[in-house]
Amino acid sequence: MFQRLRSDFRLSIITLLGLSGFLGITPFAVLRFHQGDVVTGVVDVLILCGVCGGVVYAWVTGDTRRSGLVMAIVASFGSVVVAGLVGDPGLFWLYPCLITSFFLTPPRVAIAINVSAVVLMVALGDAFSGLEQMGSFVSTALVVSACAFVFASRNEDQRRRLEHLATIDPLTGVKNRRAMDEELAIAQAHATRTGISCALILLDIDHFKQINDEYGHSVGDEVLVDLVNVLRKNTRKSDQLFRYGGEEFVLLVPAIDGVGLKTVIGNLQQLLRNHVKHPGGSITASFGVAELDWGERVESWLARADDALYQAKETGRDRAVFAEPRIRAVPQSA
Ligand SMILES: Nc1nc2c(ncn2[C@@H]2O[C@H](COP(=O)(O)OP(=O)(O)OP(=O)(O)O)[C@@H](O)[C@H]2O)c(=O)[nH]1
Repeated sequence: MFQRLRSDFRLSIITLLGLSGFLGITPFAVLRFHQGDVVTGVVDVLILCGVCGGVVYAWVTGDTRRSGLVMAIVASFGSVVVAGLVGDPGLFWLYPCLITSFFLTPPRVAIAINVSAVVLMVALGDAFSGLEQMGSFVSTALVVSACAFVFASRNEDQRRRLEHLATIDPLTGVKNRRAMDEELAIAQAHATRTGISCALILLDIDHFKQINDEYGHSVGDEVLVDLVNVLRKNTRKSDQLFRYGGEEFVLLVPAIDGVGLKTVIGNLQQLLRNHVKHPGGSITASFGVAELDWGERVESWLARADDALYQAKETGRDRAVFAEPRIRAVPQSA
């Protein structure tokens, strides 16, 4: 549980806000019933149900976007209804909701929810003691929302940039090894769920050091960029390419069998020869290929592809070696 909270930022925010909402609202719900204000008490209980339901939904399904949206809508519009019922003490509740919308939903959605809540509050009118109070409320609520929007948008932008820096190889623009680890885990989980396997093609340029030594590092860089362009143009959209290390790349190919893999590799060898050039000629590469076995862990899958690549290098390069399957445990339902 703590591991999930640590690794999923949105889930931890939803849990924290859900808990704060529960602790903040429950005493008032009890108070309303105690005072005989059943209607407001029921509204408080409905808000509590929406907030707690959102947290439970996020934990069970992992869908933090939908649960965040539901929680933001329930909290904001619930506060408007409460303010309409209890008058100006209820106005204060909308401010934390205006802020938390930005934690629970993307900035544009949050601003739409906030503006709608403020408009609804004004349209109902019951919460205000006079025009001046209404004007003050609208101004302050919009200022709070605007500040939170700027802050959340900057945050979102920085998060995207950091994610890009952390997952994209700056030279070639393909995903790096870190991103690959995540994608392989997703592919493995998908294969386990559906019974549809996938394959890893580990590709390593032959004698790349020689290219660097003879023509310079920048020529080596150009070769890597050309290789990636050729691979990107000539593989399916569903295939994913990663830079595994210096001159080593991984192609993750979903739903393919041995015959398909042989065709793919034959095409790639041809493409490298014809389209990835350096002053001394064209490049060749060695390939280690491994189909994911049923129930196999990612580490073992990668290790088999790595061993196959090693054999391809050892037995002369410019060739593909297919990894032996492990002892298969056939899926019961497939
Ligand atoms: N230009 C360039 N070279 C790189 C980059 N990353 C790694 N290298 C070089 O890639 C070379 C890899 O050399 P080796 O591991 O000996 O492999 P190789 O020469 O291709 O030999 P085999 O793989 O056995 O065929 C080294 O010279 C690294 O410096 C890079 O981003 N740009």
